[in-house]
Amino acid sequence: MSKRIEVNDLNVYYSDFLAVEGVTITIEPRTVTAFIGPSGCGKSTFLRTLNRMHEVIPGAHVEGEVLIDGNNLYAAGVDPVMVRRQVGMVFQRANPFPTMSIRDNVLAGLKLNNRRLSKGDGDDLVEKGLRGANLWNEVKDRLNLPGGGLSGGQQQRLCIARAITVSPDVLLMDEPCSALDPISTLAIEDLITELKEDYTIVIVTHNMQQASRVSDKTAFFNIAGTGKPGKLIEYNDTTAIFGSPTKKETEDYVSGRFG
Ligand SMILES: Nc1ncnc2c1ncn2[C@@H]1O[C@H](COP(=O)(O)OP(=O)(O)OP(=O)(O)O)[C@@H](O)[C@H]1O
Repeated sequence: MSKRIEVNDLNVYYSDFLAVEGVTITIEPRTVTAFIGPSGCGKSTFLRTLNRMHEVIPGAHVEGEVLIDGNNLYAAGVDPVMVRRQVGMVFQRANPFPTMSIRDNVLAGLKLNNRRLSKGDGDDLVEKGLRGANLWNEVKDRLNLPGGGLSGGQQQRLCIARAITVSPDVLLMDEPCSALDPISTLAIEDLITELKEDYTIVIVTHNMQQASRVSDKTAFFNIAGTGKPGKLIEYNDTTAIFGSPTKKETEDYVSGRFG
């Protein structure tokens, strides 16, 4: 399941615009890594290169390598759809299919992958996914009601259930709590800590307390000015990034002296 991500000298473009330059980073299995940095430094852009979502935008492309357990996602002949199965993604705004039942939402990723399921297998997967996302007890009596009827925090956990039901190796999360209240945020943070037993997790967050609560490693990205590419400035244990960063830029950012 959980796999190592190794990125070598990655440049990320939107057409001619170099948005992120020269990222080299290794992310170990069964860890949570937080990406932090000011708005526009390319955290989300870089995150989306880890499952080939970036290239969905016309003109968007990369140079360099992203290896998952040694296999380059960008090698010739690799199917991006298979990559996205292996590397799941949870977005800032929960995006369940609102009129689809809770049950079918959990299975939606599998069905997109053309898996045919018996009713019994489907029931087992739904329970497993919802338990994995800490949502089972809250929804087990209303599995056939629409996903859109859940609270924001429940919808986000439903999206996590959908993401883990396809058995990915890596889970990418782009500000998964930014639309949530503090209680729902803590529920997701607890869940992230549990999920790291099974997955390699990368989370983009603007909330530095959240980064220090949930992550083992933190990567600080920065940008020298408008129109310049974002760069990875420092990557280390989260305690070191927040307690004793080696670069002044990092220290200024984590201590709030940025800008
Ligand atoms: N679809 C796009 N087309 C062209 N440029 C884009 C696109 N999306 C993002 N960019 C540019 O790429 C750069 C990095 O943006 P990105 O959203 O990755 O930064 P971020 O660090 O995640 O920011 P935030 O914290 O505000 O979400 C910015 O200059 C942004 O304007």
